[in-house]
Amino acid sequence: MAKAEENVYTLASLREHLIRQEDTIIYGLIERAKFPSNSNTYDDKYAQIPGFSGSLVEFVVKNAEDVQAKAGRYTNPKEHPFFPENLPPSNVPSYPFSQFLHPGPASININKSIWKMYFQDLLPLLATSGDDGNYAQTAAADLSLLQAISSRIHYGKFVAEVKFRDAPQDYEPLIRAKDREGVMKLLTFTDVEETVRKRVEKKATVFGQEVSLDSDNDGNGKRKFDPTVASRLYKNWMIPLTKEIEVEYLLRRLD
Ligand SMILES: O=C(O)C(=O)C[C@]1(C(=O)O)C=C[C@@H](O)C=C1
Repeated sequence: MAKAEENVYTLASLREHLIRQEDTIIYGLIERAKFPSNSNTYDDKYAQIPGFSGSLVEFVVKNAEDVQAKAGRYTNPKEHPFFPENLPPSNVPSYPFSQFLHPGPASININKSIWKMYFQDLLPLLATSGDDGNYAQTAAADLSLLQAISSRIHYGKFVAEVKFRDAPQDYEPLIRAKDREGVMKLLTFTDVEETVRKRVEKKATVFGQEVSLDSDNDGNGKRKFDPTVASRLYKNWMIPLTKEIEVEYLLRRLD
């Protein structure tokens, strides 16, 4: 099983997976945009949960990760917790996930940067100002979207490993020379990035439109969210952070 999975990792198959993840992320954006900003969700002073200090969103994410860790989520090398500190072990039988990644850089986790980007940069673009009291639902929408974004960005490790295996002779001298810029240049495909950005904006426009049985009205109604938020997310953060993961991974690929 593990072996068969390993055999299907090619740059083309990983890119197909990245394309499918776009759907999850765009739906996640739509789901979060359903709620207004609901700032109490993020206010450390609001929740006042006995035995817990922090915001409601932290409470929801930490507790969800705690349950999901026990249910085995983080035994999969594609999954990365936002709060890895003090997570309980899995309580379920282990599955032989493919050990495709190089052991050292396999542990890279940039969720702290993703968390910061999400709350400082993305959320103000996505959520309209207002308060409808649905703080728990808002935090649940944040959790799914954060997990989808994190999964896509950390997928960069698999992309980097495939790129390395396809051309070790090109990567090895740059890695040995710790040439960060050289590695970045070698792994970059500007035409692919351009295609990703354009497709994401198109998908966001299509998925975000109201659908009616009168086909003349499709696309003319109000939108569920601003589709340029999705393309800006990809251009400004998703692609740059995926590339950051790829560079960090490759620089430690020979350790
Ligand atoms: O498709 C790749 O080669 C990737 O590494 C993914 C990705 C992206 O984030 O979409 C990142 C870097 C490349 O320049 C192109 C696209």
